Amino acid sequence: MMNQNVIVSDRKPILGSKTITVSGSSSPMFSSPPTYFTFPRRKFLELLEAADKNSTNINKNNLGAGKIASWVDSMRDSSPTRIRSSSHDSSDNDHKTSWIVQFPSALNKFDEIVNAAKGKQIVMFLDYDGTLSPIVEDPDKAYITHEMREVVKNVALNFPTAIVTGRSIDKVRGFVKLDEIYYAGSHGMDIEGPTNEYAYGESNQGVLFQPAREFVPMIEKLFKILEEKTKWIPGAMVENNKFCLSVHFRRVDEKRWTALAEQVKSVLIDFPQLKLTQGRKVLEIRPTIKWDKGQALNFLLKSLGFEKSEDVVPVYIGDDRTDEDAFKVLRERGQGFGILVSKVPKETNASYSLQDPSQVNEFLRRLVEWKRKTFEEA
Ligand SMILES: O=P(O)(O)OC[C@H]1O[C@H](O[C@H]2O[C@H](CO)[C@@H](O)[C@H](O)[C@H]2O)[C@H](O)[C@@H](O)[C@@H]1O
Repeated sequence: MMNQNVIVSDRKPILGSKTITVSGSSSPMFSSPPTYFTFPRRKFLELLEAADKNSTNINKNNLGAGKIASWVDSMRDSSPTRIRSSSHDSSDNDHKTSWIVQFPSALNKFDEIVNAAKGKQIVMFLDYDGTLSPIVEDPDKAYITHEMREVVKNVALNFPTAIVTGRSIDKVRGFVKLDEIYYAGSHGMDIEGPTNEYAYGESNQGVLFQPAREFVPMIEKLFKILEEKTKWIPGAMVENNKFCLSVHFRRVDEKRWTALAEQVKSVLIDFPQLKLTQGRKVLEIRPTIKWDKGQALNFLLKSLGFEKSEDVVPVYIGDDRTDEDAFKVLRERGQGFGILVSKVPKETNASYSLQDPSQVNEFLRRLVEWKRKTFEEA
């Protein structure tokens, strides 16, 4: 396989994989190296003021200095942004119906999806929270069911499979407990291949790419500051995802959201190399490098030898705003399918929808079954 740009890691390589010490910015795989931006403080504040409702980035999201109220409004929205029917729209039911016509159930359109994949290589990309595990109050208890683990394992034995998540790899691996898959943790900023038995080629084993490695000390520093600054807010929780942080407010009384937002904002002002995005009842802080789940998807396809191939069908299933970056990449590639997991109409770049993790399970089960039948018929 083609991945020669192994990036230095402080994690122990898996099963005999080779790690070469190079810096993220000297990766031979990318013509333009991963970059980050430093802004003068004044410029940063201007950016915080800039309004762009459609962006997930606080720097452009009308959520900045003096805009705490709109920041809190945005915290109320689920993720991706819900489409609300206005008084000029037809009823909620009509609205839902037209949404589901536009983004039909991947179960109802299963044949359409697998027909497009005939004779081609499916590569599976799976988000974790809200996709493989249901959303729960306590992020430390977002367990995957035994059935889901089994089906993901079967998928991975049939197709190259990656879990792409905002969590740290260590945390998500602790939940998933599978060796057969690729992991892209920290919103794709930490990519690791399976053990050699399952890797598609020797160079796809172990740590493959960590474009934000230089940010780790900064993230650790901010983690401690934020823990201290938010500890008086009942229910607030800061999660260290290694290359990024999550500030959870699912268990914070809504009356205290403004206070939490103010704390986070006041701290972030001193970290212009970090940006704030938003997920499901969570504020996510990450480096301002041009790297996201979409880039991770491209990276993995390239590593697997499918960069330019017409014969690949990437399928990405996710529920969150951060998954939209991957859906967008699929649209740009004109390849594969994005599947949004949502019970309610949301703005999305996906092509299909599934309602919840149990439907994801059903979809994956049918995919494995389809592969088995196709194999038997061949
Ligand atoms: O990319 P993902 O795998 O979807 O990870 C995104 C965030 O997921 C986790 O938080 C979300 O799930 C929690 C458990 O269900 C829930 O309590 C929280 O409200 C959700 O935002 C995870 O804890 C975060 O670190 C991830 O960034």
